[in-house]
Amino acid sequence: MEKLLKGGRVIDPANGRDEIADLLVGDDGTIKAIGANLTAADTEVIDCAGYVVSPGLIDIHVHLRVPGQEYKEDMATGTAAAKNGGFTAIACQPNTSPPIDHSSIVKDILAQAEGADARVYVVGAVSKGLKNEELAEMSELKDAGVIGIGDDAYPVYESGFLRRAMEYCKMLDLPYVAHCEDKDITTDGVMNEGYVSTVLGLKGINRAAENIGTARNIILAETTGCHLHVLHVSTKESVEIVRHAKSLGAPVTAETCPQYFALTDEACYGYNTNAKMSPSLRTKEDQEAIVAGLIDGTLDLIATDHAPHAPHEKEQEFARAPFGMLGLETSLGLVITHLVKPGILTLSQVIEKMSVAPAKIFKLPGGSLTIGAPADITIFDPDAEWTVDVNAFKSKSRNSVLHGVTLTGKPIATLVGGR
Ligand SMILES: NC(=O)N[C@@H](CC(=O)O)C(=O)O
Ligand SMILES: [Zn+2]
Ligand SMILES: [Zn+2]
Repeated sequence: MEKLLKGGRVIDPANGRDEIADLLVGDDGTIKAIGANLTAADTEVIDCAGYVVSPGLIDIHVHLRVPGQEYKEDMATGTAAAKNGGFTAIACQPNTSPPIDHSSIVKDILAQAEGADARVYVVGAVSKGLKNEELAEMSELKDAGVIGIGDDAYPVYESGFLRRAMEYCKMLDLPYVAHCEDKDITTDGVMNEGYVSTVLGLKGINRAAENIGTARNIILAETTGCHLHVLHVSTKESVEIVRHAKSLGAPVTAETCPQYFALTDEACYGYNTNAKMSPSLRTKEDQEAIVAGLIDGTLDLIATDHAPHAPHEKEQEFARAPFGMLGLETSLGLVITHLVKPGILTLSQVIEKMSVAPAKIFKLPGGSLTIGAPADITIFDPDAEWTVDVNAFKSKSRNSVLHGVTLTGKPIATLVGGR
């Protein structure tokens, strides 16, 4: 049956549209028409008055934990969390168990994803076992369907190795998706090095770890001509390094995540392990720089770095707990609360950062409401206030510092291929 999305605010930055309109989804799951007072026989009518109708949100940084860590998240719960957060597509990162270092694993994930609540794309691992000793068979990974090659959570240390990896990526026309961190600076630090780490008596990670990683990786992107995508930018210096590199024409794109403009390292007070993540939550000055980077386009997109961990892992002393926080089900609310409500970004700019840019940068379908395109659509209420309840999450895990926090902006529904 056709679906008629009635009377919503249709915002489609890719086609320059922002107006109250109806949107008709055809039987074949594509967008059939957008306009005023559309009617159709035998149609399911969905009242969208007061809601935004947007191209489906795309999150290119998700830890789906498939394969091997399904006690944290699995295909069903991860894509259900995506849907509940307003995402119609996600890309999963390769630090699974085993890592996504072989075409057979890519094929298995894509097979599992058939019929799931969201489209799933895969980022392949740069090296066998993510040990960064032997390159993975990137060409085979590409044939199996990966959208990029990366090293999330296990940043390549040897610059010569990374240079070779980037040369292959360049040849294969795949972006290199980098966790930028010099682990020789990090050592066994557990949070941002600064006032709060001193008060808490926790071992700090100096911001130089991220900044060196960002600068080094950009230099190698310039050297090889490989497209570098910088994951989870969290420091003011990294924003500045990316900005400078872009001004010189370097082949670099960059993302940040809502936690880096919505939270600071003060969230670690009380030894709250849900505030332990990599990179670390930083300071107010960093938050301001991240926001400035989003405004001027230095930061192309917003991803979540959804990193589920089981309660028994997070309920340990701070130094022992794993790094990572959930993101899929709070992302849109954080973005609207912290960027749209204060007038920093318009809804159209948000859709640009959460749908248009990820589609464009990773050459994915979606990112627009073009007639004839698959109906991947997110419907959300930009004004609804709601209180985060981690027990209501569709994710299998509960590790969010946002429990009990009131947010503005709530996903209502997603359509994936009209379904
Ligand atoms: N972000 C995190 O703190 N953790 C991620 C790894 C990563 O993104 O580096 C994870 O896989 O748990
Ligand atoms: Zn990372
Ligand atoms: Zn990550």
